[in-house]
Amino acid sequence: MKALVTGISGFVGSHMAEFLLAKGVEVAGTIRQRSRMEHIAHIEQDIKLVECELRDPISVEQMMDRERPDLIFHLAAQSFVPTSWNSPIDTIHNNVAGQIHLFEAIRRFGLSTKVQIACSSEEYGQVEPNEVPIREDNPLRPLSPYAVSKVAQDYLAYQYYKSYGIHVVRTRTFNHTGPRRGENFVTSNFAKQIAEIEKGLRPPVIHVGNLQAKRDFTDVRDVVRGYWLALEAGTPGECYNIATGSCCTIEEMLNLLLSLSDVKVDIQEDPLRMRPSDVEILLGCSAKFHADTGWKPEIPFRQTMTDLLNYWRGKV
Ligand SMILES: C[C@H]1O[C@H](OP(=O)(O)OP(=O)(O)OC[C@H]2O[C@@H](n3cnc4c(=O)[nH]c(N)nc43)[C@H](O)[C@@H]2O)[C@@H](O)[C@@H](O)C1=O
Repeated sequence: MKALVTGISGFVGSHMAEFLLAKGVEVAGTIRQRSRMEHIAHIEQDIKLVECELRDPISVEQMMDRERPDLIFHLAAQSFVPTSWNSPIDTIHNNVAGQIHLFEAIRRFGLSTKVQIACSSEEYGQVEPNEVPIREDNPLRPLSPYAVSKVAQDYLAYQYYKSYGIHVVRTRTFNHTGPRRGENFVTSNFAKQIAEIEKGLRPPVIHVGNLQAKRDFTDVRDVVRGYWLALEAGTPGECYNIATGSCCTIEEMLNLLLSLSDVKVDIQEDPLRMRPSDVEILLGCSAKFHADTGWKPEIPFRQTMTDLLNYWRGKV
């Protein structure tokens, strides 16, 4: 069994590769020339790295002709919401074109590859108070170009399943974090600031954005197990929420991180960290995914945040 992980050098990609290796699966992964390799340096000997620009149909076609994987975990994406406001077309192009090129290559070579598509809770966007916990049949009201790009990925996957019978499973993952999370994302950003304050590398002031947003955080290691189960037991064409079913405000998440440290800090709001429109609450119901695959989260949030803080303590 051979799996291809797009974006293997990224946060989720690196955890996905570790999970697959532990299962004894042959792992290949796409990287770009400018990809940073630090997250996969420890497994580089065990995986096959393939240089591939997903925006380029020729590059994707050549790669797929050579690799012909049984499974694809399509994780490569521009995934930071604020970046999508700065360069909307870049996010749309990157996230949508790459996926179309993969699907077209599967069609061209007549492959029976099973494909997991990393969709997002951001697709739900504006959620009304009576709509939580959010189920898969909730209306999609995306609030950022990133969210729109994920809606497009989601529906393109559905369409390629319906039109051509490609085995796709769409996972709508709610926020996820853990070691190696990029420092722009809120959990990592705050953990890194705390680790730097602990080492005296910065004054004891934590810079924050909107602390009132509510998010449902799953550990990345639970998420990649979910992606595997999605292809093992998920129904082709379906979409599934991956979430814990409980949420906290960003302020509560910050307080949890601070409770894991001895530092005393001031909190300072940074206007640059505010968004043109922020999704107020993302709290997911993953009953459908549990019913079809047996998945449920195993790692408690406190453990995830402890591991994340320790990750940054080891880096700064
Ligand atoms: C499911 C979804 O999950 C992620 O998207 P995100 O929710 O935008 O993630 P984030 O960590 O950037 O923000 C979470 C919340 O935290 C608030 N917030 C407060 N203060 C800061 C702050 O200082 N930095 C950041 N980044 N956010 C802050 C911010 O306004 C927002 O309400 C991606 O994986 C995405 O790819 C994805 O699909």
